[in-house]
Amino acid sequence: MTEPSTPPKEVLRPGLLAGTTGLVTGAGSGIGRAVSLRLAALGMAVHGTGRREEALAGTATLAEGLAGSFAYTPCNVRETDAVTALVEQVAANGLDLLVNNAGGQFFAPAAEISQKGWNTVVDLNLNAIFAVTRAAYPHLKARRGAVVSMSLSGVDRGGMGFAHSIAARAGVLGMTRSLALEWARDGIRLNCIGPGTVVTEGLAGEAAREILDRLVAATPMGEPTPVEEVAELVAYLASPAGRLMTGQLIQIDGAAHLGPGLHLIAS
Ligand SMILES: CCCCCCC/C=C/C(=O)SCCNC(=O)CCNC(=O)[C@H](O)C(C)(C)COP(=O)(O)OP(=O)(O)OC[C@H]1O[C@@H](n2cnc3c(N)ncnc32)[C@H](O)[C@@H]1OP(=O)(O)O
Ligand SMILES: NC(=O)C1=CN([C@@H]2O[C@H](COP(=O)(O)OP(=O)(O)OC[C@H]3O[C@@H](n4cnc5c(N)ncnc54)[C@H](OP(=O)(O)O)[C@@H]3O)[C@@H](O)[C@H]2O)C=CC1
Repeated sequence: MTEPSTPPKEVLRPGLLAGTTGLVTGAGSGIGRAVSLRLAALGMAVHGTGRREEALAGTATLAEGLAGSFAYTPCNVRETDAVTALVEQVAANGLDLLVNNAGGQFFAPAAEISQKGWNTVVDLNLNAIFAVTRAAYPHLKARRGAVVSMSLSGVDRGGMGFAHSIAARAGVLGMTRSLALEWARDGIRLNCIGPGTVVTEGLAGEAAREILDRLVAATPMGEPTPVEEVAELVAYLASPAGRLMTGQLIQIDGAAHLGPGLHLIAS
């Protein structure tokens, strides 16, 4: 079954995030789009980024009429100077939330990953996250804000065919826990979310569909993670209810991290 068993529920109260500002990377599609729309629906002024302007414009169209707002600036997060300048621009009037969502990888056994392929995935999924988070630090400190970084279910146990991505995201988890300590007295909270299989355009195409079906079948609860449920969790972490949540990896995956996990792609 690749569809959720029940419609996703919105449980947070309207207006919860009114008066707050957030930056979401990878906001033009999939999880990043759903997160941006939910945050804006709860009243946040959201700024999104990603490389494709038309994808970001699509999110902006969907955000029309929501309680908050969605503005965007195209940017490649792997270009450190450009993305650092973007953080400065977006945060000029305050920043309450940073969502490090842009990411991705290709599936390949480690012996087939070139050095450039490794570096590309580590740049996208680790180095860019450090650059953006460091640039956001003074602004988050001023507002006692939060950082949520999108990770992977099972990141703490490894995954065949994902050595580059797991290494990068395990690095992000280590960074998250270290900064949760360093920045605790600044009131900044940092957490990682580990979604299970999420049906997004990143998993589109016939070959991906076959992998998707096998991943879902191997998920103990037998269903994928809806983007809306990831978005609700991000909003919770951004809200006062998440006040003491920091340094966590929260896996929203139907127990996928306890099942066969990513390994089965390699079999
Ligand atoms: C039970 C648990 C369930 C959890 C499920 C988790 C599943 C996760 C799903 C997702 O994350 S989907 C959402 C994200 N979307 C994607 O992952 C797709 C996006 N991927 C990419 O854009 C690329 O893979 C990229 C490498 C991250 C970036 O591509 P870019 O265009 O910037 O680089 P390239 O110039 O194309 O390549 C750079 C380098 O990498 C080598 N390479 C690329 N693909 C492969 C491959 N399939 N196999 C081996 N090597 C590859 C490429 O050859 C280049 O290196 P050189 O050849 O020049 O040495
Ligand atoms: N789908 C899944 O099953 C799972 C996904 N994840 C993770 O969740 C996150 C979102 O994935 P998902 O929504 O599924 O996938 P998508 O491919 O739909 O989203 C990835 C987003 O990242 C953006 N992005 C990629 N590279 C860059 C870059 N260099 N600079 C700026 N933006 C970039 C893309 O925008 P653009 O192309 O316009 O740059 C895109 O909007 C990723 O980190 C993914 O690995 C984690 C677990 C499971």
